[in-house]
Amino acid sequence: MASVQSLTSAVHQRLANALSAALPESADADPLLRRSDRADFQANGILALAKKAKANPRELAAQVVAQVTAGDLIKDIEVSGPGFLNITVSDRAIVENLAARATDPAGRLGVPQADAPGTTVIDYAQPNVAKEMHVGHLRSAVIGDAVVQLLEFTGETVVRRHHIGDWGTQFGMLIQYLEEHPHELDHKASEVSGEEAMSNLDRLYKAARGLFDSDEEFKTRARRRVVDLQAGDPKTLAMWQKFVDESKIYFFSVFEKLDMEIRDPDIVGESGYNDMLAETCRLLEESGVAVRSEGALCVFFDDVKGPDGNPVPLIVQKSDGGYGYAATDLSAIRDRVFNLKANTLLYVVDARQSLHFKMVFETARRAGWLGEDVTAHQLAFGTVLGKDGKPFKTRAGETVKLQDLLDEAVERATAVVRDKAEKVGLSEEEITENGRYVGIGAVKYADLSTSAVRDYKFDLDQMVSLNGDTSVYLQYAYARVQSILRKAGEARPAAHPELELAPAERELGLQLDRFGETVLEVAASYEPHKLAAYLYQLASLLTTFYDQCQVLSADNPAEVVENRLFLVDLTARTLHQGMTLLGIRTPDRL
Ligand SMILES: NC(=[NH2+])NCCC[C@H](N)C(=O)O
Repeated sequence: MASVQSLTSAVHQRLANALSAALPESADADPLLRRSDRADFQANGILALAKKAKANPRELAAQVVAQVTAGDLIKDIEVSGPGFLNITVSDRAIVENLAARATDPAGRLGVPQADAPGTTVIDYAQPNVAKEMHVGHLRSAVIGDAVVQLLEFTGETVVRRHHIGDWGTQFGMLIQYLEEHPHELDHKASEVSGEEAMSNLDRLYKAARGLFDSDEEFKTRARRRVVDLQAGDPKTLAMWQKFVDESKIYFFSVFEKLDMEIRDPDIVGESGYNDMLAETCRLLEESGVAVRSEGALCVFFDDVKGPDGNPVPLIVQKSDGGYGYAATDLSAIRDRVFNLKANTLLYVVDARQSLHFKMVFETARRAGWLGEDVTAHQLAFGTVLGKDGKPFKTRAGETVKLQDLLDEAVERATAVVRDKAEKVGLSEEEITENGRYVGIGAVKYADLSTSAVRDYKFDLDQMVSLNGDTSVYLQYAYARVQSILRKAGEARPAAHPELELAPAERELGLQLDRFGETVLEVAASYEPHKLAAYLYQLASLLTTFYDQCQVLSADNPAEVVENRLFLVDLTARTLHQGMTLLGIRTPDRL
């Protein structure tokens, strides 16, 4: 195993052993080790244990101290206050630990895999066919992609599902219009750009809608078309496929702009479950989970009521026999659990759909499809707000086009990059590339650095700011290390555990030591914002380190230069790995 035991965990183990030696009757007691301002760590567990054992806490603490074998790991341990322990680890232990991370043969910086990895099916990045993507789709894609990277990094088997909205009665109108205007969408996928594809769809949608609302005969033909579609009429299906294909051209262009890999086979839209819908309903009805109510097949919940106090059911099948969103999601659960063999189902979907998922999951539980060994969670996210704190709209009150938004972010970022480009000696090509990485990184980081459930303000000025909790701050921290490494000439990074560390070096080292635990924690709790917070703190400690410690000073002995290069290099590698998990690039020169 290439994983490296963290100092926290090593100290914890030492203390737990000392504690059980001092107090054999509570052999598996937790010393409650925490980070501390006064020392590296503080153990808070003794007070409660002493109380339980009717012992004097300070005396018990002193006994624990006596049991801690002084050695390479712990430099200092002392009793403080009513019975806390302050613990300082040795400089040697810090550097040796970091050296083990740096030389991890698996290239994972010593980050362990999860204890019991399983299979997770994650539903994210799910726009709708023939419709413009909006900022909500952006959030799902960005958060989902980070969770995918994190889970895969910890050894989980991840199956991605893009549950696009590709079915429904609106297609009757679109298909009928296409039937009557056969030359529309008559091109190869390679002949149109994403933007052209979207504008084609938009034009068709508006034209079809216009006819549908004004022309009764067209309306009738469109309704008949829905029946043909549902019956699987091959010609109708072929026309429906054209809309799906045209939409995919557009989706892929947005995902590419987002610098995100979305794979075609992972796109299994609502239509992908059509064959399962009848069976899903039959199973629910036969087991009594769903009941007929006024012709519709419904599932009722004690705690879901409308404003009038009447129960609001989940409708699995409408009274006219049609299936809706819920039937599709319930079928998708069966597919994911029984065919894909998932242990965990994740849904990265807007918080406004929380009631839907609550009812769908509860229905699946009642049906026995979900249970102790298969669980489902919605990673609900909040709304994207404009600078004014209201839901994000253009000045004219329209929804903002995702493409325009991303283009603007890249434009702003390119200006920021260009400002410094001359000093760094960047070519025009590098400016363009970095502008993309900084702009897209800014958008992703702004989304990922606040807890997903919270609404956040989309503020481009703030997002590309060089100071503060932004991706570009982290990207500059990374690039600065690369520039130092280039300037170092002959001197190469090398760990020197025999050296005494300055306070800023220790702080940086201890933060690097926490990387593995942070990644595991963040992956287990699906909270990428905690990884962003970790990385921001790491970059801030790097800044403090530069202020207090010269790296390439001629006054430094060679070992000090090497050891400091080692520290900044490992910091950069950790930043790179962390940013990669968030889907953000770290250019070498910026
Ligand atoms: N399994 C699901 N229902 N996933 C979410 C789909 C999101 C839906 N297409 C929308 O745009 O709102």
